[in-house]
Amino acid sequence: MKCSLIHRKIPLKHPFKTALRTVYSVDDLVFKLETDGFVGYGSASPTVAITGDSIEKISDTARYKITPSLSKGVMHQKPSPLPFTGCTSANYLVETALYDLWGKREGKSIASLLGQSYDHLLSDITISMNSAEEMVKDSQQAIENGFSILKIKVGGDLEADMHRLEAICAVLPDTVKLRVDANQGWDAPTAIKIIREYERKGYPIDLIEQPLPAKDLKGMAAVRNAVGLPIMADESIFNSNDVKKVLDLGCADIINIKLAKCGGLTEALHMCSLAEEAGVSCMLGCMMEGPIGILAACQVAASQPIITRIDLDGPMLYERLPGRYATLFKGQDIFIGAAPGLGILDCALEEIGNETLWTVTL
Ligand SMILES: C[C@H](N)C(=O)N[C@@H](CCC(=O)O)C(=O)O
Ligand SMILES: [Mg+2]
Repeated sequence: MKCSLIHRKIPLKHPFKTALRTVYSVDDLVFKLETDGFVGYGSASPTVAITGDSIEKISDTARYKITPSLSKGVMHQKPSPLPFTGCTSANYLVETALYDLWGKREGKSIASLLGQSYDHLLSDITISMNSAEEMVKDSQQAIENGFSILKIKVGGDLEADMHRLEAICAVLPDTVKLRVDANQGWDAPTAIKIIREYERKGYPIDLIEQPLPAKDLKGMAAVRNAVGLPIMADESIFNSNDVKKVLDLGCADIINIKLAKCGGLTEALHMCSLAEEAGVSCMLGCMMEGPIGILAACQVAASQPIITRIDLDGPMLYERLPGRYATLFKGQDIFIGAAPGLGILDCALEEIGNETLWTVTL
């Protein structure tokens, strides 16, 4: 069995800007696991501002804490949970490759092995946090490109965020709705003022995402009680323990699940079952990350009826999607492919500059 970690950079059409960080190009770490004549792939990206995971941390954790625990029989079974490492991105990176191998051995897509519910997903697209004028231009472009759900990044000061929404809503056709993501940028009094004002103006807002700092659960509950729009928890929920805490405290109406936050598909599926029990719907989201991880997220989303919202717009934000996949990304539409595993036809590792960080033979 041979494991390698490859680093490549995927250029973006425009810098991706939130209240937390700006990304100029995606650092894509690709894990390649070769065994029994099959190759499984996984990927993850550094998101230090969100998960604390840097390239070095992901690489070292995968190499020294996870890879040595892999057994030669990895592709003969449904992946079981990997050891806790304190680096969710590394767990996600390796676990995705194990699922890809499992699907390849079974000759089925991961979604179909998990019990497929959807073969089509409808993603929103992110409008980065910029001046109101720039955001209007980007929103118009997205609408021209056929998107009907815009994820508007805010989280600046009250006046600027009011102005952003006012300017965008002035040009919105009736058919378009908004998801507003503050990425932890407000405090409770500011969030309540802004959200109430958005409500008073009757903007077509589907939800407000992570208004407050991740740890301010009391504040999140206070905001949720004070406003009518649904509140979605993103950075406040990494894993199933957080799902229980956030729901018990009444902090959110919707949960944004991301494989990079929770450590991979197994934990994401567990979170979905908890949400289902609690009657709370979920979004399947992504980081600014490479296509392999987003394919894994598509497979989870396609198998879980409790996932009713999709934020898997990474491939739409790249300058060009590297590789060929059975799952097709066509504007806001994602058509889930039926090919085995993740459905990677060619992940084009050679196509753009890349560097092998390490190779280990077990
Ligand atoms: C890319 C996706 N639309 C998104 O906005 N994801 C995150 C931020 C990802 C990042 O900073 O890499 C989110 O906050 O929802
Ligand atoms: Mg978010």
